[in-house]
Amino acid sequence: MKRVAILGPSTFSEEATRHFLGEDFTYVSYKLISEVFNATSSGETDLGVIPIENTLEGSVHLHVDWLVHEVDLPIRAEWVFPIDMNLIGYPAPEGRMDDSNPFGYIRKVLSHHVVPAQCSRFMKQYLSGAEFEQVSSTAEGVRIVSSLQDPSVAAIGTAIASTNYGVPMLQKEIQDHKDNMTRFLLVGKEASELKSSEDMKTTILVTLPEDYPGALHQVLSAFAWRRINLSKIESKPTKKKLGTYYFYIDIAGSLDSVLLPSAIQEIEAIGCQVRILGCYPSYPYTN
Ligand SMILES: O=C(O)C(=O)Cc1ccccc1
Repeated sequence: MKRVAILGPSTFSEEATRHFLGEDFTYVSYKLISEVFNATSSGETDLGVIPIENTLEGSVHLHVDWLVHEVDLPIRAEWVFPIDMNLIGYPAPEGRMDDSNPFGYIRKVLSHHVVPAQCSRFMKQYLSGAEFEQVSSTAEGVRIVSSLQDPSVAAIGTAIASTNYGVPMLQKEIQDHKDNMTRFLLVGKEASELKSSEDMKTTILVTLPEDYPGALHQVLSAFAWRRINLSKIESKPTKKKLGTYYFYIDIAGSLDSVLLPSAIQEIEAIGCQVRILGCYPSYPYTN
C-alpha cells in the first residue's frame, strides 16, 4: 500500500485524509508539517497531505511558501473537509466556576497556528483572558494538556484527540462559521490511482516579464477570452528582491484540454515564466 505522510496523529489532517482516501493507504504521522514535506520529498513516503487554505483566513501562506520554495512536489489531488473546532480541557476547579464566563478559569490555550482566526468570536467572548500558544498541531496541544492535567491550560482540536488523549470536551464546534472548511492538497513525486472526479484543476506559478506594462492584464486575458475560469490568483513575494512577485493561480481545467495549454503558451510568448505546480482532480466534500 502507498504510504501517506500526514500531520498527526489525531489531527484534522488525519481525519480529512482518512475520510477522503479511506483505508487503502498506510498513514504515517509526523509531528511537524516540515517533516511531512521532507518525508514525501525524500521518498520515505509516497505522498503527503498539506492543509493549504481555510474558509476564514484563506491560504496557509507558510505551507504555500514551503510548497513553492522548499520542495519540488507536484500536487496530485485536492479535497475539502469541514473542520469542527472543539475546546478540550478539564472542568473548572472547585470554586473557580464563574457564571459570567464558564471558561474564565482557562489561562492558556494551545493549538495549531491557523486555529485562532477560525475561532476568533468564541475566543474573544470566553477566552480573552487566556494566552494563545501555538504548537505543531491541534493534537499536540491536546497531548500537552493531557500531560499537564492543569485545568487552566486547554486546547482546541479534534474530537478524536479528546478521546485518544483522555481529555474531556469542554465545548463543541467553537469555530466562527458552522461551514468552516479546509482545503487539503495531496502532493507526491509519483501519480497515484485515485477515484475519478469531474472537476480537474491546474495550479501554476506565473512570473511576469519585467518592463512590460499591462502584462498581468494580458495574462488574465489569455484565459478570459478562452473562457477558462481562474478560481484563485494570489500575488506572492519571490523572496528574491523586494517588490518582485509571482502569481499563484488555480485554474479550473486540465492540461489535457485544448485551450489551457494554448493559454499557457500565449503567456510564455509574452515573456512570462510559468511553473506548473500540478494538474489534478478536485473533490468536493461528501459526507
Ligand atoms: O493540527 C491539525 O489538526 C492539522 O491537521 C492542521 C489543521 C489545523 C486546523 C484546521 C485544519 C488543519
